[in-house]
Amino acid sequence: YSYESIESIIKFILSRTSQRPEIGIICGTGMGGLADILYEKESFPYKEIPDFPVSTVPGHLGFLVFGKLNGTQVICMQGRFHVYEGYSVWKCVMPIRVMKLIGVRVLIITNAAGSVNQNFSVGDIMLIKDHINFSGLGSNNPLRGKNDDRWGPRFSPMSDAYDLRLRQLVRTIAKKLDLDKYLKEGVYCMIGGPSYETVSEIQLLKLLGADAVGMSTAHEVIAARHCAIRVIGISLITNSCVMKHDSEEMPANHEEVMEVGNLHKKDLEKLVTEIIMNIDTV
Ligand SMILES: O=P(O)(O)O[C@@H]1C[C@H](O)[C@@H](CO)O1
Ligand code: HPA
Repeated sequence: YSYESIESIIKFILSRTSQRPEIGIICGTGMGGLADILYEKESFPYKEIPDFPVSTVPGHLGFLVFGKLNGTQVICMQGRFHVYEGYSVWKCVMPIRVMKLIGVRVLIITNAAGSVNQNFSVGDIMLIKDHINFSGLGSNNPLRGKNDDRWGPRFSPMSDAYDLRLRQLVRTIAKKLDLDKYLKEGVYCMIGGPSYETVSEIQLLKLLGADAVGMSTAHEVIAARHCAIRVIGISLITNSCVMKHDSEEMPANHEEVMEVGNLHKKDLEKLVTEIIMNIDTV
């Protein structure tokens, strides 16, 4: 997508809504309900937006939702794009550039993830402090190809990707909401999927310093930081990864991931609502 093609998508969308949100949300698997906390909603099915990819994964509805929360305008992706769906990585992140041109300054990226850190429990919320872009360390980076300086620089730093001040805000809010016992902080590792990891792969990721593993987010964060959007990353721990060979533990499965997402969506909704209400203060 050229800058101009994103501009024409923007024209299509903005001629159909008067809302101009500065805060974006990407809903992880089973977390589409986050859009339900908005009022004065205006929803655009992805399939009706010119040149937009469509969601193909259960637990990802496929709507771009505009709405308000306590007077603050928000745009929400109810459904994201994964590389394993067959989309190129640059295509997966195009909605982030759409959000940028709409005026988004802060993006709250959520995902479902398996825990690698054995101190984490299913239902915990992991505030992402850093990521390992396993599939991107080679050349599967969304910024690969000719750089358009209107988005950002050719070489984009990532050492401060997960905004320190926003993380402090999330910690404070979790405490206030009595969610701090579930709040963990750690490193998210993105793998390509769609197969889950072998036991040896999980052991490897643990050695590398990963606390949780999933199939999204890192490419989105790269695209967001490239165009100077500040990022909050939140993983819901939906399953514990099997760490030992010949174990009787239940293997990872998407049904469990969706179910746990659904079970804990209220905690996430409370957290995200409060974050949005306080975001201007940092
Ligand atoms: O979109 P997210 O990262 O929340 O979804 C995770 C990763 C896979 O898409 C799926 C596996 O169950 O859940
Ligand atoms: N591995 C990879 N992706 C995931 C997992 C997992 O265990 N759980 C949810 N998404």
